[in-house]
Amino acid sequence: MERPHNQYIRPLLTDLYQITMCYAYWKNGHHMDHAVFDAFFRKCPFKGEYTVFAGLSEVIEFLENFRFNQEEVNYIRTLIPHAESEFFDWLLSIDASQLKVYAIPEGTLVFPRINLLRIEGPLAIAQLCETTMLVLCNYASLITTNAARFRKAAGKDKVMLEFGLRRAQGPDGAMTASKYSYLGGFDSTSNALAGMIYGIPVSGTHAHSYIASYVDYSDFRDRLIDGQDILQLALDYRRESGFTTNDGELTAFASYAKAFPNAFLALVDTYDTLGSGIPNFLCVALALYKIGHKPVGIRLDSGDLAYLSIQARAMFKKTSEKFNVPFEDLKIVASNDINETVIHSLNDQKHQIDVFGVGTNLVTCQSQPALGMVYKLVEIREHPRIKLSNEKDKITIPCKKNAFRLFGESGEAICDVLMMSDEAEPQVGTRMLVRHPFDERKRMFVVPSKVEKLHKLIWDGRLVEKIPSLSEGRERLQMQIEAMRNDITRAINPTPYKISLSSNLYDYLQDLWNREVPIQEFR
Ligand SMILES: Nc1ncnc2c1ncn2[C@@H]1O[C@H](COP(=O)(O)OP(=O)(O)OP(=O)(O)O)[C@@H](O)[C@H]1O
Ligand SMILES: O=P(O)(O)OC[C@H]1O[C@H](OP(=O)(O)OP(=O)(O)O)[C@H](O)[C@@H]1O
Ligand SMILES: O=C(O)c1cccnc1
Ligand SMILES: [Mg+2]
Repeated sequence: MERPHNQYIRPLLTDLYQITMCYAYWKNGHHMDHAVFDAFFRKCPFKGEYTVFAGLSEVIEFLENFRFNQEEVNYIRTLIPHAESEFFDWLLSIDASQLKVYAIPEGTLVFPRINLLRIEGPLAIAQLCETTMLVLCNYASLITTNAARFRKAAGKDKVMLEFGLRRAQGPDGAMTASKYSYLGGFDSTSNALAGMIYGIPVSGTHAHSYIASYVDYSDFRDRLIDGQDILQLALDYRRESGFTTNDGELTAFASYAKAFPNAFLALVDTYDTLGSGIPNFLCVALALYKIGHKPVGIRLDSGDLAYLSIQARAMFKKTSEKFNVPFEDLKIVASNDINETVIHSLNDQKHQIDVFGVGTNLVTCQSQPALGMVYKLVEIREHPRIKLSNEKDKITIPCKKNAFRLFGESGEAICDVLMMSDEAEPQVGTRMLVRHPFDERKRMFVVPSKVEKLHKLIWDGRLVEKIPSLSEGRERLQMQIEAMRNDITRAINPTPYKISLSSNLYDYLQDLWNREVPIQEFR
């Protein structure tokens, strides 16, 4: 599928300070100096110990379209009117053809401090990528991680529907949410535009307004499905079963069944879920089945979802037995403010839900609305750079680095290790010393049974690597989550995954730290 072009993905989608720094680099003759930047985050979201990297397809779109047009340059001129006019000529001339980008594939489980992107090239151009690349990867990775957590909570046999469009953070947030919820493991979206543009499955049910739009039987005139009166048949079943239900609701269900005889799924909580909605659904379902179509199921959208799903399943079973129809496995969809904790709680209550519809808490990432991915200079003119901080977590790891995932005999990942780019790569079967980045007492020997190089050169002035499709990334992610130790991926108090440095990089970091921090003198 051709990649869609989002009109916002362009170099002017940046903070002013990137442009002012760019001018200062240019003014001082440093704009073409060779620089290396890393994009990484410091803490996993949702009190978790894993994150899923995403946003790469937009990063590529950004690089492919990295050019300022005349209108944009004219506008920038109004922001820094004192700048020399040759600077604006230079801005008009630049593109991403001198950049190299190394990236971890989209849909990979990633951990704090591992550089997800390594950007190399002229200082001013690589600097100009900071904000745009971060905005493209931060929310995409956050929502993918959130979706993966919802999927893990529900279990792989459940169907997960993303319903977030109406509650998302603007149209752009909604499109990103739909796309990356799918990468994270959702099965479909209700967002029709996302379906068309990203080629992801679209599905849905109906709303309360449809039910409320039918007042009584007279609102449903042409009642025949395959020549049989669906409403009359449903009324016959209602009489036989002794139900007293809402007439408008029964009529609405019957009319919906006429429109979708092979996809009849009813929203049952408009008036009284157990007293009217489910009985009405069963009457129309029996009528439809008699005509020759298999009904699909119900949606619960309020109340105690565990209790109601268990009751609904029991009513399906009873109807199956009484009328000798295969209704036991009809689908139960649940929605209404579902979050990860609610899913875990529903699991504890042995719910009977087959399908979760999740909107607000998925797309707004309610329990943590931002991922703190950052973009830091790690090398300039071949000099490694460090950014120090009182908080150890905020210290950047210098040098142009490669990252490797080391696996043990059991097939599980042991740790990720960052190494200087000119070091020999870890070898299968060869013992290597790895160190905690900042705690000198924490070190270990690893003899890897498998070594995975995490970065790929994806951009070398142009796209040089085939980027996996969303579905490929989605499958790969689920395989990785299954293969990862459960103590790392569990929801409550997970264990941190080990991130380490090669011995050489560790020593270099300490050395640079000592060199860069002046020793204070006290008298
Ligand atoms: N059995 C359950 N265990 C834990 N949480 C549940 C259970 N059933 C529903 N929930 C959650 O409890 C919350 C119920 O919210 P609320 O009380 O606003 O809904 P409601 O009154 O049933 O529905 P509405 O206000 O939409 O008519 C939702 O977040 C829902 O997902
Ligand atoms: O609850 P969410 O996870 O966001 O899922 C999407 C919600 O959107 C719809 O509600 P609607 O907008 O019709 O309002 P409602 O809450 O009154 O049903 C739907 O019925 C769900 O309840
Ligand atoms: O299709 C649905 O049931 C749906 C779609 C969007 C929001 N809530 C529900
Ligand atoms: Mg609701």
